[in-house]
Amino acid sequence: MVSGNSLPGPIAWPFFGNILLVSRSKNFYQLTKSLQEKYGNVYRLKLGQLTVVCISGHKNLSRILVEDGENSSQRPNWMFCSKKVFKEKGIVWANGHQWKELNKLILQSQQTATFQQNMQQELTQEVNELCKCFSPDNATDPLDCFYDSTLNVVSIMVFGKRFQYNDLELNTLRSSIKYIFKNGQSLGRKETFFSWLALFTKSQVNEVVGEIDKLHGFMKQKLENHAMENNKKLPHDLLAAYLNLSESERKDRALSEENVFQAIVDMYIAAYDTYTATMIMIVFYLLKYPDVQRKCREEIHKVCKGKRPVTIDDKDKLCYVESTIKEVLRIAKPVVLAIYRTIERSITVEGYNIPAKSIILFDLNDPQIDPTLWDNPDVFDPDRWTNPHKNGYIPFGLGPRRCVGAPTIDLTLFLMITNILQKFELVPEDEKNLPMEKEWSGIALFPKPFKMFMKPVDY
Ligand code: HEM
Repeated sequence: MVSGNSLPGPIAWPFFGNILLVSRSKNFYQLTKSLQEKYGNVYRLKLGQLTVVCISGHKNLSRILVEDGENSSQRPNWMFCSKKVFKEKGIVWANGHQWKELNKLILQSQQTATFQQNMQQELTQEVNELCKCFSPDNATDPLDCFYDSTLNVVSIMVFGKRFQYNDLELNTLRSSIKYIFKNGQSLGRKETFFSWLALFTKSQVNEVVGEIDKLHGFMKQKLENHAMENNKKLPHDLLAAYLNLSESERKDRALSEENVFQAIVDMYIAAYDTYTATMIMIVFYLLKYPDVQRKCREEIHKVCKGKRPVTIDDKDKLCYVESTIKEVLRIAKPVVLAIYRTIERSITVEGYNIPAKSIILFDLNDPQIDPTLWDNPDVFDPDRWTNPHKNGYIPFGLGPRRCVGAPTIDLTLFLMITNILQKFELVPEDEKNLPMEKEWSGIALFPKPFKMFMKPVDY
């Protein structure tokens, strides 16, 4: 058996390790793919003081993330941002009891019928407002509007309401989340790799912490407003579900206000690029494949007769739209890497020993394009979903630490895309300029910038 120290990987230079290799590559995910080709499904990257183990392969992922899920569901919460920026609060960097309780609360809050009804009602409004950002005559870059829309999707989940795009509260939220997103990510901060740098960057870090504190104040206000309005019988968002907990449940430190507020900040951060990239990617494929777009719209018009908005009850009837969304999530891989994980006990993968406490990066995309699991995996083909696929489709991750927003995202993507397509034809500004190459944002893959028109359709 080969031990963790002797994992294969690119030559690591003294002091820097592979930092230069990583910082020179424009697309980190592409780099991990080329390293996988060279070194196999298990290799290491040395990033300054940090060693990251990269693992790919459907069988490896199933075994480690599902069969050994308890062991591999930990986050390395000693990393710089977890300790100094997020101060071990919230869900993303939590482990053990704190993670379990927050995960349960967030998942349960999405399971009520009132949550779904409210989501549907607010999203109908959201789609109407989003479509006003576009015009039939002037081509618009969808990116900024879609980022705002993502903030609203999370706002509906946590506060039960969307914001108007010019609302001052949305402005606060937008600027703080953007700032934290840019300056509070482990991979983006050099202190993650060279801890001594923290001696020189204290004031920058304090600014990020200040933005987080500002958001906690915002959440506190929202919670107080909710406590006055809350109808206990019909909780339709996360804050209402929190208020509905018994007093003894809320005395548990895992569910302290600070932890819940930070979990909400985590949800905004976790959704910011992932949800926006997914929406943009679906729109991009609908522009690239106008026949698919047309077939989706025909199905919607057939089921809803073009008159009433598409609702949750139509989900089972709009199979082609559902298949199209799934196929984009499979092939276009907006979110390809899991958030850093660690393991409590050492594991053996393909003959290599990975010691306990290693920092591990799992490649979630590999199984989605694995030729042993999919026929012609590189072909965009919504029709492949007429036969259900169980294995290999993991856009939200795998095992206990799977995306906690997944149950709702499925629904929101469906409601947003169908209600847009029902009323508008999406037309690219330049159909010849829709390249398939993707851009790496640091978290997700986006299509290259494009502009589009939305032309009203008559039923
Ligand atoms: C289509 C959009 C999205 C995709 C593709 C996506 C995907 C993912 C993935 C792959 C992970 C990492 C899981 C792991 O470590 O294995 C994750 C984690 C997470 N996602 Fe999402 N996500 C999306 C949207 C959202 C939204 C809208 C929310 C807001 C509720 C959200 C909240 C989270 C949180 C809080 C985590 C961390 C969970 C934990 O540590 O237990 N995500 N997501």
